[in-house]
Amino acid sequence: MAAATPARLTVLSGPSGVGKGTVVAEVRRRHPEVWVSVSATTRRPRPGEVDGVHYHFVSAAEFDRLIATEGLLEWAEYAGNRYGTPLAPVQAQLATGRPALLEIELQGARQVRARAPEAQLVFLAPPSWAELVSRLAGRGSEPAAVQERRLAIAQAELDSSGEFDVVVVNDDVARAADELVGLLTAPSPGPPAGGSAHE
Ligand SMILES: Nc1nc2c(ncn2[C@@H]2O[C@H](COP(=O)(O)OP(=O)(O)O)[C@@H](O)[C@H]2O)c(=O)[nH]1
Ligand SMILES: Nc1ncnc2c1ncn2[C@@H]1O[C@H](COP(=O)(O)OP(=O)(O)O)[C@@H](O)[C@H]1O
Repeated sequence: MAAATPARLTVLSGPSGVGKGTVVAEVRRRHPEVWVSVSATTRRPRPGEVDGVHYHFVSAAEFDRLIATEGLLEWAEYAGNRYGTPLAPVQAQLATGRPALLEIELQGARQVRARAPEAQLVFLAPPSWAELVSRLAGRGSEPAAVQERRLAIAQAELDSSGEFDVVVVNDDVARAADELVGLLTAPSPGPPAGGSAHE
């Protein structure tokens, strides 16, 4: 692809309610310099969510336009809404030589793998199924029917963890955040001979 290998792109995935948002927020609290992509979504904002900070909240028509203009690195439909990663900001960040972090679901992680094989895929796993159920319910941000839908998807997502380069167990937020920071800044294992170029 590009002549010089850009800085590392890391994808964090994991089932709804496992604590992705919480762990990423902890990473940013400790390391404000860590760059995290802001996704576009057709989902409605939850109370307290700020447009342009948590997501770019867009209409279905605007999302269609982003797809049509190839403005998204990846996108997926999840539990009845669409979510996608704006491409240009990720390219701009990687061009600075600093890492970029995406927090996205499984179908999107697979698209990133296909499009950018050098990306590092990290799966955030719950300590147990019971703990996942209790975290999702405890967050209280979705009605029971939506929680059920997310848990059904979560089961399939847990089954996919073997596709990821690294599994981080979110037993403790601070510990998981530390592990993620280490992964973001760890040197890429490939390609051969120092990895300065793909040809
Ligand atoms: N493919 C893809 N998934 C995304 C993107 N942004 C967020 N997601 C995922 O969409 C799912 C639902 O997100 P959200 O509605 O915010 O719920 P929450 O993550 O459970 O708080 C989560 O698994 C997110 O990781 C994106 O840009 N692309
Ligand atoms: N390590 C942890 N231990 C206990 N509770 C956690 C932990 N990580 C996250 N939580 C809680 O679990 C719930 C879901 O976390 P959230 O970050 O919203 O998940 P996700 O972004 O993966 O959907 C929240 O109420 C959060 O406070």
